[in-house]
Order: sequence, then C-alpha cells, then structure tokens
Amino acid sequence: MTFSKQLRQEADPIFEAIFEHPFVKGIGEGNVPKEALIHYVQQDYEYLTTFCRIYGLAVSKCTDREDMTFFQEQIGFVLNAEIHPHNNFCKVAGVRYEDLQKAPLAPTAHHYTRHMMEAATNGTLGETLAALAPCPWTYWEIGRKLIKEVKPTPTHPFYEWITFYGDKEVSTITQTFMDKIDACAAKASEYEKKRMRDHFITSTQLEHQFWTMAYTQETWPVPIKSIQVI
Ligand SMILES: Cc1ncc(C[n+]2csc(CCO)c2C)c(N)n1
Repeated sequence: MTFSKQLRQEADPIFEAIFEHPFVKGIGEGNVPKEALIHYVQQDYEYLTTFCRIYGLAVSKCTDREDMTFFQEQIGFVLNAEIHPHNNFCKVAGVRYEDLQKAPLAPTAHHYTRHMMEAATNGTLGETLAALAPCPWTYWEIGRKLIKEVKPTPTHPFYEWITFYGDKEVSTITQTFMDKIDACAAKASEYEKKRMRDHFITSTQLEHQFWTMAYTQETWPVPIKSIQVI
C-alpha cells in the first residue's frame, strides 16, 4: 500500500466524522444556518490568506521546478478560484463578501493555520505536504460524495460549492498531493514518516474542528475588542 493510502486509511474515522458533520450534512440538504455560513467565510478568508503564505514557504523547500510550479499554481487557485465557493455561501446568507474580510482569527482557525505554518517553517518538504494535504483531500471527498448522493441541480442553494469541490480540478490537486507525498516518503527516514503521519492526522482533525468552529460560531472565551493580525 502506498504511504498516502496508509495515511488515508488511518484518518478514515475523521473523514467519516467530517461527512457526518451537521455543517457538511447541511450543505447537502441545502440548509445551513446563516450565522454558520458567515462565520465560516470570515474565518476561511483568513485561513486561505495564510495558506498562500505557507505555499510560499513550501516553494523555499523545493529543489525542482515541477514542485515549485505546482505550489505557484496553487497560490493562483486559492486567490482566484476559491472566491467562488465563498460567494456561494455569501449569496445564501444574504451578505456582501467584502463585509466578511479581515476578521480576527477564532481559536480553531488560529490553531490550524499555526499548525501548518510550523510544519512548513521547521519541517521538510514531505512534512509540509502532509500538513497541507487534508485541506484539498477532505473537500474533494465531501464534494464527490455530495455530487453522488444529492445529485444537485443548479437550483440547489449550494450547487456551486458542491460542484466546485467535487470537480476534476480539486481531484487533480488532491492526486498531485498524494503523488508528491509518496515521492517524499520513498526517500524519508522512519522518523520523518512518523512526523508526516502526525501532521496529516492533526490537520484532518483540524478540518473537522473547523466545521464545528463555524457551526458553533466559536470565539475566544473572554471577549476583547481585537484587531486583525494574520
Ligand atoms: C478550512 C478549509 N479547508 C479546506 C479548504 C479547501 N481548500 C483550501 S486551499 C485548497 C486548494 C489547495 O491548493 C482547497 C481545496 C478550505 N477552503 N478551507
């Protein structure tokens, strides 16, 4: 079994919990509370900004141009394409996208972005890829599953979101992550592979936690007027 398949198998209980999450179920059923959609977009906008910065760190770990090109293309994808699913959520919530930008990070979004930053700052290319992979991987599987089970038509409130993530492009991104993880694992020590596994599991847990954060509109326990600092 390939290393990436092993990671997927180990993380399976978390993937299953994500598919059963009330936010994710709600996307399929076309019914997510407005407050949850707003909190999600506010946090995800900041999450994606950090994701681009981490791709920049990932470029600094590359020794061949093919890897560099992949990360460079992904920065473009996050900046230019992921506004579509965000706009879908904003339209359903009845709010303007511009009004949801520059929010301070909630605890889970803070934890998740810092976890990936740490892997990309102190880890190898393999560790960085393992920490980032659950992001496209879980979304692609959610999209694929909802397309199969819900068979959404353009009148479905989350048609754009579901077809965006279940489509070929996110499938190809996920496959590229798997291939690159396997190429790194083939050259990695047992210690490095343990770290890759640990990063992958933690990020998958944080993907699940990110849905809960939005669904419960998580905030810091003691409210303080905060300024946005990424
Ligand atoms: C919390 C969270 N997790 C995953 C995604 C989806 N996503 C983010 S970046 C990317 C492409 C990777 O190059 C994909 C598919 C999201 N928007 N928010």
